[in-house]
Amino acid sequence: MTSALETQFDTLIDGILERGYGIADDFLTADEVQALATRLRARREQGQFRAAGIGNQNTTVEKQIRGDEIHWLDRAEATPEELTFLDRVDAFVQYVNRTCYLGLRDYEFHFALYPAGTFYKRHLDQFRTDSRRRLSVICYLNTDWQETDGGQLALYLPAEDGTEQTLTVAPIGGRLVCFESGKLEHEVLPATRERLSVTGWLKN
Ligand SMILES: O=C(O)CCC(=O)C(=O)O
Ligand SMILES: [Fe+2]
Repeated sequence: MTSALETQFDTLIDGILERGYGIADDFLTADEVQALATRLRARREQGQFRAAGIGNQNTTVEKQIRGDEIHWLDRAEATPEELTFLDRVDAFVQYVNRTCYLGLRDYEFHFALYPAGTFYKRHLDQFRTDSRRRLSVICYLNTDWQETDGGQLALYLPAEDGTEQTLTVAPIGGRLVCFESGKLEHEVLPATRERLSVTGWLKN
């Protein structure tokens, strides 16, 4: 029997195969969004966030390229709401491996907070020196997000005739976006309010 979760996983996988990206609008419930957003804020208040870097080791902080602050999740010290999220990711990884033979073996996730006005310029998530990132996964933790708040994820989709289409996706709480890390260039547009997410990579 197909569960609701598997239907959602199928939607994501079909989207990636057919269009290059998948979107699931209720990957998290409103309560789960609230709980994770509260955890994110608590960890930030405890001083656990760092300015995100660029490049392979994430060491170069370059605010003209990306202005978010991040905290890497660690199963060993995860809270129950973080574990619930990681377990769902785990189920997705297993489902992808059963259906798509991508051979995913590992994943890494971080909380991200973009202060108002910050952005992440157009980029690809795969590094030349590390091609183990296969799928990029972003799950938004914003309650009551309005179109006028900005902060969309812009996806640059190559068309068959060599042109490019830009699709913008609002960072609505509970929504999950997934795409192939080595293929799809994308960008985070500035928002007028704080923008929260949990972002990660499913890897070989
Ligand atoms: O938050 C988003 O919408 C995308 C984040 C992103 O591109 C990244 O962290 O590499
Ligand atoms: Fe990215």
